[in-house]
Amino acid sequence: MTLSFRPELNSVEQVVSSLSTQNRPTVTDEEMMQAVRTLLLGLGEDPDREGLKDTPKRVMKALQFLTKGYHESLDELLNGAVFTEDANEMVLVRDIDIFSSCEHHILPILGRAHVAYIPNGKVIGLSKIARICEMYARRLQVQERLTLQIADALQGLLKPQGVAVVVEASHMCMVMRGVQKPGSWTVTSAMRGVFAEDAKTREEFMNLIRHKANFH
Ligand SMILES: Nc1nc2c(ncn2[C@@H]2O[C@H](COP(=O)(O)OP(=O)(O)OP(=O)(O)O)[C@@H](O)[C@H]2O)c(=O)[nH]1
Ligand SMILES: [Zn+2]
Repeated sequence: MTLSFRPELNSVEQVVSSLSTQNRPTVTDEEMMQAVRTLLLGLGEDPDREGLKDTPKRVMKALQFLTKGYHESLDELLNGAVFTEDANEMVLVRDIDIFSSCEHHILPILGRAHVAYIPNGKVIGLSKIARICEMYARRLQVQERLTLQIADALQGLLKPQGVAVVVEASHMCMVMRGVQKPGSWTVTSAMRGVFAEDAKTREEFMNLIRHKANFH
């Protein structure tokens, strides 16, 4: 029998939103571990040898951790940390580590995100910006969607004057296999509001993410 994931869900957004805590897929841990065991057999390995005995469980746990963002929500991670503040200058959190997984190969996407916004009466707890990146990164992703989701989340939560997100990342599916280009990295951006409309504001952001911090 082929287990399929809810065929009525036909867009990525529908699938992802269906994976909320109330709506977990009905595949058991046992079935997931069996699938990893089958993979090991297919690779010509002996899943019963000592070193591999617990590997199906470890792989399942690792994958569950790497995709835990499906079961998190903006509401929970925010914990109310949006404050009324009369600030209207750019806020930038730079160099946020990204550990994501590509949806094509389930291999790591490693990089960092730079996230800025210009408030419009509301500010967000700084750590929450990194938590938003983390929630979307801990899913099966393409870098473009990850970038847009971070920008749209901030836009929706704060209705700021603008949001800018740049993600720079290296894809292990392009490094360790396939085209095998270890030095390559991909830059994606999403600009909203004044960052999209005003070249000077966008330029200020780009300059701020380029210079090296001198306390490192
Ligand atoms: N746009 C985009 N593409 C991605 C991302 N991660 C992986 N890919 C690409 O997805 C594509 C999948 O192409 P396929 O030809 O179906 O898969 P493949 O045979 O494994 O491709 P190769 O990697 O070229 O060997 C590849 O070009 C990957 O580089 C991402 O975040 N964004
Ligand atoms: Zn890939």
